[in-house]
Amino acid sequence: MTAPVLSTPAFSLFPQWLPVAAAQPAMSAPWWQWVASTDSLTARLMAAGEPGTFRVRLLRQTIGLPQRDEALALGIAPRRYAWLREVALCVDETPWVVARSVAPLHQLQGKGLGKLGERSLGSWLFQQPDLVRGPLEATVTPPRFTHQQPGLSANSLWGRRSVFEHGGLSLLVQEYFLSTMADALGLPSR
Ligand SMILES: C=C(O[C@@H]1C=C(C(=O)O)C=C[C@H]1O)C(=O)O
Repeated sequence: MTAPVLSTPAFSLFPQWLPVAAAQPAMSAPWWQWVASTDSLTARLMAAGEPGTFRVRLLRQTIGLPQRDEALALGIAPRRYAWLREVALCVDETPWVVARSVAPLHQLQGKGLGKLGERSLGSWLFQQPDLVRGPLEATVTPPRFTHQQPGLSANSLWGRRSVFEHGGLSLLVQEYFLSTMADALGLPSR
C-alpha cells in the first residue's frame, strides 16, 4: 500500500509526529504489531530473538537540554534541564532499536534511575504498579541523537514515542525501529 500522508511532498508541512492511528494507512500490518503495541518493547524483543541474546547497550546517559519537541511533549520549558538516556536495544549484538528517553530533572529524585546502567528502563517501568502510558505517536523521520553513528540513524524505518507517568515522574520514551530488525524478522520495509 502507498503512504497517502507520509509520502506526499506536503508531509514536511505536517508535524513530525502523528498519532499512531493517523500513520496506520502508511504502515504494513506486521509493523503495526510492533509500532502500536503498548506493552513492554524489551519483553517483545526478548521473545523475538534467541533466548539470552537481548542486551541494552548504553550509548549516553547525561543531564542536558531536551530538544524543543521533547520539551513540548513533556509539557516543560525548553531551557529546563532534563535527564537524557540513549540506548541501542540489541539482539545477538546487532542494534534492532535505538531509544532516547527524557525526564525532567526535578522529578527524578529517589527513583534510582542514575544507576540503571545497561539494565532495561522498560523492565523497571513495567514493574511500577501505578504506571500509565500516554498516547503513542509515530514518525518516519530518523532520530537526530544517533547522527554521529550514521549506521544507526540512516537505518530507521519507524519511530514512535509516548510519555509514561509514574509516581510524579513523566518520562518521554522515543524508540526507532531499524532495518536490521526488519531483515532479521522478515518484516516489510514499512
Ligand atoms: C519503554 C521500554 O523500555 C525500553 C528500554 C529502554 C532503556 O533501557 O533505556 C529504553 C526504551 C525502551 O525501548 C520498553 O521496554 O517498553
